[in-house]
Amino acid sequence: MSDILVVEDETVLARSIVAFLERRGFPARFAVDASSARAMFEEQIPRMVILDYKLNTDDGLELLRWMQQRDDRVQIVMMTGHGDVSVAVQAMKAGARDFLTKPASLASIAALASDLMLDDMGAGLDPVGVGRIIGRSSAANALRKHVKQLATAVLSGEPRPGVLIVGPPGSGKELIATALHESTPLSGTQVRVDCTLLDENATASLTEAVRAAESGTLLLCNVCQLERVAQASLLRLLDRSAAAPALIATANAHLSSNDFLPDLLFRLQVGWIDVPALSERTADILPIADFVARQLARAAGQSRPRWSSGARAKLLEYDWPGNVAELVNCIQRAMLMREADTIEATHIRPFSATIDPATDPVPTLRELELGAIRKALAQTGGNVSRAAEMLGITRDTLRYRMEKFELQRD
Ligand SMILES: Nc1ncnc2c1ncn2[C@@H]1O[C@H](COP(=O)(O)OP(=O)(O)OP(=O)(O)O)[C@@H](O)[C@H]1O
Repeated sequence: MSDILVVEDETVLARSIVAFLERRGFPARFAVDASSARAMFEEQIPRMVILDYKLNTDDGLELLRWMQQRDDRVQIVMMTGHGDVSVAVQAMKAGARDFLTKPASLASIAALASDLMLDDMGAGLDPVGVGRIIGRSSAANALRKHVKQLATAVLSGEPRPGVLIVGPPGSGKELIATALHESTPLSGTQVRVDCTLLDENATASLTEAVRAAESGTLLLCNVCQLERVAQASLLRLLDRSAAAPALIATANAHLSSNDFLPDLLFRLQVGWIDVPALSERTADILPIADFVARQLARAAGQSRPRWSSGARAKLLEYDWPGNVAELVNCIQRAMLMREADTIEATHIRPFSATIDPATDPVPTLRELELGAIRKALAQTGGNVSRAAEMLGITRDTLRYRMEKFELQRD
């Protein structure tokens, strides 16, 4: 097995993908239709195939199934139309390893190629700066770009204005705040304050935090919860500090001038980042899931986990109302549930679809018995003898129980 096969009917695009991959050290070839792709595949089995879903008159999914049958070790990446999640799901079910949405940037194709081809356990598992923002969606690319710009243009300016990061719960706001801090040239550290936890000693807590964050960044999580008195204290502390930290704040919604002192609001909202929900960046689901699973495997001294095609499809089909936090939690559970190296579809149980054994109501014995009798009668079309046989009791016992529960034969 060797190299990458690109199957793309637009010759110019195919050529530029191949040239780009080769410049990054991945030998690559291309085919512009299914029959030449089949011939090239037979001639030399590639390690990876980048396959366009729409190939003139040929069907990309059919070609994918054909390749999978020939050799299921080949890592196939399907290129689908923008927002076409159902095709991505079908491709996963047919055995694709991942997908890219068109138009895919050459950089994202190369990033995917290195993820899949460089299988070396542990590589890239401790990212810093914008590398922390895992994902191949255009939203993830835009976030990384925006973070880099704000880190130099805004946060490190003088006097130091702030950046507000807004997004739904669990979408990665705090992770982005850390990436932002690490991307600045500031010499100080990042100090985190959770505004929901500030009590009557808020001023003392803020005094300590501002001092510790001097020449660095002060991260105010859930800034909407910052009381007016604490806001005034914070402004005073910043004004008096010789090397005031830059402010980064996170919130689930944009700030209202009714709740904030204008001076703090202006200071905070110089730069801002909107973090989309995970359901709006489906292309990030598999890379984040794989990253988290690999990190957990490394911590437990295990080998790199594999994903069944059913598990990948299930991850893509779910809409993740709890965003990345819910995805991370689901992967942690999947890693505990799996028996071998592979994560199967049955191990993917998002929190909202999971029954908590601690609170799951226990049925009474009467409910269980009644349910079993009803089921047996339904499956036998009301035939008491056969239902009794199914239940492992005599016909007379079943009759007696049916009377007790006032059940009719049909
Ligand atoms: N792009 C990403 N790549 C990898 N991991 C991510 C990404 N985004 C978020 N995470 C992980 O998801 C989890 C939740 O992220 P984070 O705490 O930053 O979300 P949040 O929006 O600040 O949540 P909350 O609103 O509850 O404070 C963390 O474990 C974080 O490491």
